[in-house]
Amino acid sequence: MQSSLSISVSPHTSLTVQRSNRNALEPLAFAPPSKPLNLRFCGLTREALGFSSLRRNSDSFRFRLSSSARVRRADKFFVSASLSDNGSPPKTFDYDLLIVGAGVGGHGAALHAVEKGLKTAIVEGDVVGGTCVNRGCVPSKALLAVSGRMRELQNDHHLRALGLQVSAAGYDRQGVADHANNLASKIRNNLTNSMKALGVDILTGFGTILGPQKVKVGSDKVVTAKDIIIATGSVPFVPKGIEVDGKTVITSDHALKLESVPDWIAIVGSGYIGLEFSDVYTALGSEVTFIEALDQLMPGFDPEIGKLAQRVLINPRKIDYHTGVFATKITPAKDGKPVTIELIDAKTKEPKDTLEVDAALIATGRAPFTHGLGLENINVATQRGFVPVDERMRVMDSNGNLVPHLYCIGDANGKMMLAHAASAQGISVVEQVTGRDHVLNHLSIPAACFTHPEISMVGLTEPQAREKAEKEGFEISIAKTSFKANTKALAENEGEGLAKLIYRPDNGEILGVHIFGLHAADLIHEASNAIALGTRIQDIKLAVHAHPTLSEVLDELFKSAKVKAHVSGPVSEPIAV
Ligand SMILES: Cc1cc2nc3c(=O)[nH]c(=O)nc-3n(C[C@H](O)[C@H](O)[C@H](O)COP(=O)(O)OP(=O)(O)OC[C@H]3O[C@@H](n4cnc5c(N)ncnc54)[C@H](O)[C@@H]3O)c2cc1C
Ligand SMILES: NC(=O)c1ccc[n+]([C@@H]2O[C@H](COP(=O)([O-])OP(=O)(O)OC[C@H]3O[C@@H](n4cnc5c(N)ncnc54)[C@H](O)[C@@H]3O)[C@@H](O)[C@H]2O)c1
Repeated sequence: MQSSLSISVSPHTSLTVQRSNRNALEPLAFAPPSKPLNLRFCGLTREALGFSSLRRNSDSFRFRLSSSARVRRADKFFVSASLSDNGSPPKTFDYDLLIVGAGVGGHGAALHAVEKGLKTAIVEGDVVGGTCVNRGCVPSKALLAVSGRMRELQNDHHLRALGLQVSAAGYDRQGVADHANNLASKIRNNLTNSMKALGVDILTGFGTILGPQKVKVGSDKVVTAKDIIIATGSVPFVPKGIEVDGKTVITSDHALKLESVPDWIAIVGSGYIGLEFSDVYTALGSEVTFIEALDQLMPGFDPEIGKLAQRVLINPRKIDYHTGVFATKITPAKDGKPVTIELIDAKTKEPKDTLEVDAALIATGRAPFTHGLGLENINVATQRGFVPVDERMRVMDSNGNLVPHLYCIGDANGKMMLAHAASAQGISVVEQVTGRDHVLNHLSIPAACFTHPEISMVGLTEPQAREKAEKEGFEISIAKTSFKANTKALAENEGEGLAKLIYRPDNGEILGVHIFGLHAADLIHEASNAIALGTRIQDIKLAVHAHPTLSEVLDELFKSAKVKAHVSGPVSEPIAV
């Protein structure tokens, strides 16, 4: 229904829509206040126009205008209103918990919900497993497993040191691609079967939130649930001006299929995806050119670890780079012409260079996938596409109020775009809806980059720790150990590596741990568990590690820290054996 209504705007503060004709918008607009209305102004939602705080009385609506509101005194709007039962919360529910999105976040939440006795359903609009299983962690680690072996087999110096002789190593591109694809299928089946076996209902179709505790699945099925978790994940972010053709200008979605191994590939962005793919491509014979907007490669890592990573993972390989530049325009290869990349200086915005390469991989981050989710039906406005949540993953509406019974986990909330973070957030939400308050400590969540060797980290980087220490008035200390002093690493002829601990010398609190070296991704968990459990260095340094293992790198690290406090944890009674 559409009607022109008179509008008065008191500049910068409020806007009133006055009913000029008693029939206008009847019976929709002046329904009882318990019936929520969907109002649109010339087709736009009030959130999009910057109107908030709807107040209704019998003849008018009143909105508060935010500072960004796009409205002037003389503006005329066609106002349409719709009213449905969608807005009122149902009294009984089909499920205790409904999860929208069956990626790793949704899967983790579903399994924990069933364990807690909740009747659970999960909605998936594409394939179970989401990004991680189908287009992320899983196939990329399959490719990295190949690149690790290729590197080793091609490293004559390393092999000779071990007394090995291997004739020339080669690979079959399709065979490598099949390995990645087969692994993704296998894990996808495992995930699906684990949910089916536990009694999670898998509902196939795109999920749209219709109103409180109510979701439409596909075109017509409506499902109600006491609690709802949004777990809709993310998609590759491609900056404006970059044309992706899926063949010569690609994102990770395409690269993981390994349809070709270009002779020369530019990788735009030197974060996780860029770095991992540089490891794969160079092992398979490509030359790589990094294009990074910030002043250094791998800007997200602790700077000292970043420098070491550059010395080992970049400089000796067939990789060159341009830092401090944006790729503003990328045109795919066509009619025998190569891919062209226009670079501008990131600070001055002046044109800097034009590159011609065989292919370009765009690895400039990920964008939340929240489009079409129906958030406007519950008065939630996304922030750059991300769903706003508090520290308990509870969704907040446009007025900053919590939306009852609605949570968002994983890449869609943008807190930490990692598979295990999504899953941990899901478990945390289930704990809350089953009556146990739980706040996930994101500083205890580890991250790893699966290059050869690997990089891993948990907690703060050194600059972040220094900033916090200055603000809060405490001191920090740094301890380091080298893989060169570790027997197992030397036995493997893999002594290149460093572990770094950032801590408080006054009380032994672990602020951050960063590792570069063989199996760094596995080694980080002793540190992340210690942070999660609040274990202090003076306690953990008494723990015993098997010899000879790589885990002794961390043992040495904790032992080398100089903490002023004495043993602070409970000491268990020795067991008589
Ligand atoms: C190349 C690459 C490598 C990666 N490697 C790692 C790694 O090694 N380790 C790591 O921790 N992380 C890694 N990540 C990141 C990781 O994949 C993500 O953090 C993780 O997948 C996020 O999980 P999620 O459940 O939030 O979302 P997703 O996995 O994206 O799942 C969301 C699901 O929701 C579905 N969906 C979306 N909207 C709707 C809707 N309205 N209705 C129904 N269904 C919907 C989608 O189809 C999808 O299946 C990698 C990412 C990439 C791209
Ligand atoms: N091993 C893992 O855990 C793993 C692996 C892959 C991806 N991921 C996740 O996937 C997400 C996406 O990864 P990613 O590597 O795409 O993002 P990222 O945020 O890690 O890195 C993106 C990089 O691109 C640069 N950049 C952005 N726009 C640019 C432009 N126009 N020109 C040049 N440089 C530009 C940024 O400065 C940044 O260094 C990450 O958040 C990560 O958590 C994790």
